[in-house]
Amino acid sequence: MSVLLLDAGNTRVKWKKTTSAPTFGRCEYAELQSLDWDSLLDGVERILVACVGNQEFLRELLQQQVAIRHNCVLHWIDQPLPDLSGFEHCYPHPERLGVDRWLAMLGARQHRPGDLLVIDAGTALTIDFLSTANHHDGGFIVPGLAMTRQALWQNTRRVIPWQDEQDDGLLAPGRDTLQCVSAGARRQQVAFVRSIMDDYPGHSPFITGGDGDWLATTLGQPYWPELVLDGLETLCAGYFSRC
Ligand SMILES: Nc1ncnc2c1ncn2[C@@H]1O[C@H](COP(=O)(O)OP(=O)(O)OP(=O)(O)O)[C@@H](O)[C@H]1O
Ligand SMILES: CC(C)(CO)[C@@H](O)C(=O)NCCC(=O)O
Ligand SMILES: [K+]
Repeated sequence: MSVLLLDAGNTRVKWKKTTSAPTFGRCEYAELQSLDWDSLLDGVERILVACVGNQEFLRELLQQQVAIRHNCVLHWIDQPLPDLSGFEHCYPHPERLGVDRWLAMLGARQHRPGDLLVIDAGTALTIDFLSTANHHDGGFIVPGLAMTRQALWQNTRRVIPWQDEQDDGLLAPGRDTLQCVSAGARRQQVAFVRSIMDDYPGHSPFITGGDGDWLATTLGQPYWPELVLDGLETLCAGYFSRC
């Protein structure tokens, strides 16, 4: 049996098809319609979607695909399970915790025991603390890289993404508006994550997300490209048995 796992974030959709040779992909929401669904769903008996956005469009599209196929079931989760055995929530309202944060913690746990710092550099940058005993010990949410820049473009009159300026992708002080904003946003992200790593040296960092590759390289850490999908895969057996 093969399963199609989808991680529907606020910016993009990522997927993994679990076969003996798993395949991965990612796209913008606007590109979903033109995907080759026939080959993507070939041999797939279950589709499992974790969604943090209000992605009615994706849901409708998948429901249409499932309706025209026999033996293919759609499972949609938009909040953490409150009572997954072996995981202890700290939110008084666990359903308010982003399902991507929860899954990234489950995914990281697959790779390593001990105290973990799960860092997802996506649309937002989130950091979550997972104890050795799988207790969620809280976390942080701050704007991601693109959103940080966007806040400046939108809320000031003269901070403008001039078309004739170029971002060098570095951390040095900027010499035009675009570089000042871009390098500033990068430094803010790096300094934020580093300060937490410094305060919790016993926690192993796991960095994932669209900006995670850059962040991990800058911090000299490994990059884990698919922690949310790893978490979905972990969940599969236990979750499906409840359906
Ligand atoms: N091709 C791309 N399209 C969009 N964002 C990109 C791209 N490449 C890198 N990024 C970066 O990835 C970040 C978005 O992360 P990601 O792709 O993980 O989105 P997401 O899964 O929607 O995020 P989240 O799960 O937090 O909602 C943006 O801040 C952006 O800077
Ligand atoms: C913080 C984001 C946007 C990160 O993708 C997501 O996990 C989310 O919408 N969370 C809900 C709020 C919370 O986690 O407390
Ligand atoms: K502006």
